[in-house]
Amino acid sequence: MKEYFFIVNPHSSGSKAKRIWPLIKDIIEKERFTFDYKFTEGRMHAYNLTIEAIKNGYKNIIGVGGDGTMNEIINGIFNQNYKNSREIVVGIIPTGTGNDWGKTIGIPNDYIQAIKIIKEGKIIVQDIGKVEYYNNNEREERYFANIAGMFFDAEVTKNTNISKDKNKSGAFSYLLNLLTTLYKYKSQKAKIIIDDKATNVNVFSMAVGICKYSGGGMMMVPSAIPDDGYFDITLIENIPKLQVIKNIKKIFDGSFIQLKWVKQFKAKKVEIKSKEKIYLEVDGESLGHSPFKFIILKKVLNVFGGE
Ligand SMILES: Nc1ncnc2c1ncn2[C@@H]1O[C@H](COP(=O)(O)OP(=O)(O)OP(=O)(O)O)[C@@H](O)[C@H]1O
Repeated sequence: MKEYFFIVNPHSSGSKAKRIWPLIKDIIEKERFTFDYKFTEGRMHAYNLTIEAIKNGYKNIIGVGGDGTMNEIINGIFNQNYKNSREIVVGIIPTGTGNDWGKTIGIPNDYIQAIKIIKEGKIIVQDIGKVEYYNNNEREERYFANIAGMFFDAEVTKNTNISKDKNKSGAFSYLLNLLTTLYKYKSQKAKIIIDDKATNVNVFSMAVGICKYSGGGMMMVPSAIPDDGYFDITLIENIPKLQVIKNIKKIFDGSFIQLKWVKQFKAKKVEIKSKEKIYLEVDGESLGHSPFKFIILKKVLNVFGGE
């Protein structure tokens, strides 16, 4: 039995993974990893490959891709019954555009360093979020390891993903989409229930996080602790658009949380209801719409991590 199963998304970050996979393969062969690998062929293929790999007895599943590929792998792990999630270890070799999940848990963007982390074999255990949402009025569920974003955040992600499909990606594309989305966007009214405490708010943007970064290095949830059994929530109320532009730099170092429109919470469950449809992204993947129900699963995922 080979020790590792690599799932390679050749399409990640404008086909970067396709170009560098031969170099990665070369290093892992030299490092004497025993492994098998497969390329993903489209959306949710990493999910199916993960379930198949676990069924076939692999315990170490390594994603070579971006946050979207990692999210599909995680959903594979939590939607199979062959093994308990704590018997499996996930590894990340970031070849995506944002690679935001790994930033909180000590995974370097450099693939040589990322391979070293896997080889060293240090395991961290982190929480996982589960969100219930709707897609064309059908109820669906998705697990996430990093951040779920709604309102403005989800609109920007949706537009960035459309740009990615046209092969325009990168942090600059996210920033450009942020500005063009801002021009049209209006805050939306919603009822937010945080651990059974309900409030009606006019929301600009909201992030429910296990880890800290999204949008290609923006520290949207600065207080997140990946293994404390709590979501950290950043809620931005109806902020004037000029203030968003003025304070953009503060999103990168997390200092925007001091602005008067920003509130932070810690909670084990969150519910969001609204008259208008509010959109959702998790780990950078655009999904469906409100109403939403979030719950946290404490310390259920093993990751080869550097911290
Ligand atoms: N062979 C393929 N062709 C086209 N798309 C694919 C293929 N394999 C996987 N995908 C899809 O590519 C999408 C993007 O992948 P991923 O998120 O890993 O990279 P990224 O968007 O460049 O990085 P990040 O999410 O970190 O910004 C995912 O939704 C995935 O389902």
